[in-house]
Amino acid sequence: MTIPSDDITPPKFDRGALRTLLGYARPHRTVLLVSLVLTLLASGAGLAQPLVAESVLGTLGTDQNLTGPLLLLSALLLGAALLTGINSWLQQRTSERVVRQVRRRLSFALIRLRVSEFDHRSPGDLIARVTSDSTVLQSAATEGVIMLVNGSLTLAGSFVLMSTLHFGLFAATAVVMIAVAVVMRVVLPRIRLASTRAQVAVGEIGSVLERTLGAIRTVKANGAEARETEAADTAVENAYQAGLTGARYGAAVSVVSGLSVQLTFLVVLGFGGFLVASGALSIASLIAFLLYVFYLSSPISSLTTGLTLLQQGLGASVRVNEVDEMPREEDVDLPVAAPPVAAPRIELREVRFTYPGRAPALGGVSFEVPAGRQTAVVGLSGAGKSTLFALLQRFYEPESGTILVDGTDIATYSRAEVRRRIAYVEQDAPALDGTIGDNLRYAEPAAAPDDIEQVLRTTRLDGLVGRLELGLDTQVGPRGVTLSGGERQRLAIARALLRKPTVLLLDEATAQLDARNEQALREAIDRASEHCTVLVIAHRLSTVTEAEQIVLLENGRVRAAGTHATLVETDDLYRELAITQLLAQEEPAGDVPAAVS
Ligand SMILES: Nc1ncnc2c1ncn2[C@@H]1O[C@H](COP(=O)(O)OP(=O)(O)OP(=O)(O)O)[C@@H](O)[C@H]1O
Repeated sequence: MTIPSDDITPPKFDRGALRTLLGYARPHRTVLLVSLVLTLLASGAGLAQPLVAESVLGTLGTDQNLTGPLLLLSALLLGAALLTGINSWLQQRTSERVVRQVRRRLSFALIRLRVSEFDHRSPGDLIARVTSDSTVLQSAATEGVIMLVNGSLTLAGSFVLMSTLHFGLFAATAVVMIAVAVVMRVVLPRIRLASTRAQVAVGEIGSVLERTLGAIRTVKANGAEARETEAADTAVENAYQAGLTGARYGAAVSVVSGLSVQLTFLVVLGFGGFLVASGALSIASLIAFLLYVFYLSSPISSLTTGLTLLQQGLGASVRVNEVDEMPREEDVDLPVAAPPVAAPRIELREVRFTYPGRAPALGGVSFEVPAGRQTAVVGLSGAGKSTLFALLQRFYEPESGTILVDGTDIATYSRAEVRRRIAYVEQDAPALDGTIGDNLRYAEPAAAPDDIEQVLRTTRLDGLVGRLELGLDTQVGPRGVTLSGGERQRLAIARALLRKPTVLLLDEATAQLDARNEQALREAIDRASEHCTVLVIAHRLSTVTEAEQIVLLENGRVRAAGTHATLVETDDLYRELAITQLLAQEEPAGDVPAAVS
């Protein structure tokens, strides 16, 4: 959601946003109703005070006993204070519950957003919606609504009582109030606009910082601290300016609501004084009316604050709603049956896929991955290899064509099922903040210690873990920053192997390993592929020369497929790749070139 800074047109009233806002209050309607009743009682107690005061004043100079009315007045004051306290607790608790509900819902939604959403959305802004916008919503959906209803009802009650005291004075009061309402109608939408801008700017701060802190080493290595600080400052300044505009309008609201009472007081004093002088009104009634006029300040401020909170909440509600409307993977929570133990055959038929606004990444890819074998996918950078894996994980859906696992289209499986069947080690293999053990057991929390030891040995992580003082309980830091690139890769592979998968997708899995560890890992993958269909993407052909099948992708199409030996002989591009990686000689001699590792 972007609101251009030069757009000064206040947004139109958004019924959908209001409905959503009230929707957050709905589950708490009973407590809110109780709170409203308490508020009204407190306000009623306040409202009755001038009447009681009038009767106290009326008895002055007479021989009537003052004790009763004074006691009543004290009880009203005490009762009102007590009700206000209880009420404040109820409202605060409800607003905390509202914000909890919003944050839970948003967190749930964000974690399930489609991968494609993260291609164009900033995680920083998304996080700000959970942390910051929800707070704005919190006050609007509870305090705001109650203040609005309470303010309106109390104001209406005051008007009724005032009109019965003296209709002429009430009419004068009403004229001032109508003028106030007109001013508010102009100011309130601007408060909403300013509040929305402030929230958008807070989201920008989140985006800038997330971008910078997520790549802090690159930022420092490039000496970009000053530039990034400037970017953060711009976002902070935008938030400040929007906040200032909001504060200006907020101040205008309080001036108007304060002036409205003072103005009414002057009008009533002038007109009422004239009525008293002409004998048309008693002095006690004028004083009571004036007390009502002062009492109006409370419902007026309640009403204006309620309306202000509501306007701010409406802006936040739009940003929160947007998250609800972003496309989600709805099927990741479905129960998953244990996958079959036999390694399946995978077949791609005319698979096409295009990222929005790009040339086709896959332009009709067809090949077969035999069950329980290793197939390697190779090709120049940008050929579409990772995209193929993304489709196999159902991160994206093919435009056309099908991907079959043992003859069944994976589109007919839930995503939960596809991902349970197909283990995937992504290209950068990030580790999650937590311990090495947490990372290993990430997909298999109940993994047996023996199995953990086994995968550690397989991936040669046993040495590392053995040397660490805390062993598996060693923290890896955010994104696994305290591990080396190769260790992170092996950890990711160990995590995948711990699930005992029947299909294993390794994207550049061995790129960061040294020759010794690469060899060990090759053996591990070889062992895994005894029970597993393995599909591996490799830039270094040395890691795939032994694969039963190598598929060479070029510009999103299968250019050739076969063994290393046949491809070196039959395909120019493959031979070129092999030569540059010292895996073939300049002239194909028919001999199988020796692998370097
Ligand atoms: N999320 C994305 N949004 C838009 N375009 C993308 C996205 N991911 C990849 N691409 C584009 O799609 C094409 C294929 O990319 P892909 O990552 O599949 O290639 P690759 O063969 O895996 O490359 P590499 O070996 O360099 O990882 C490239 O042109 C790339 O720029």
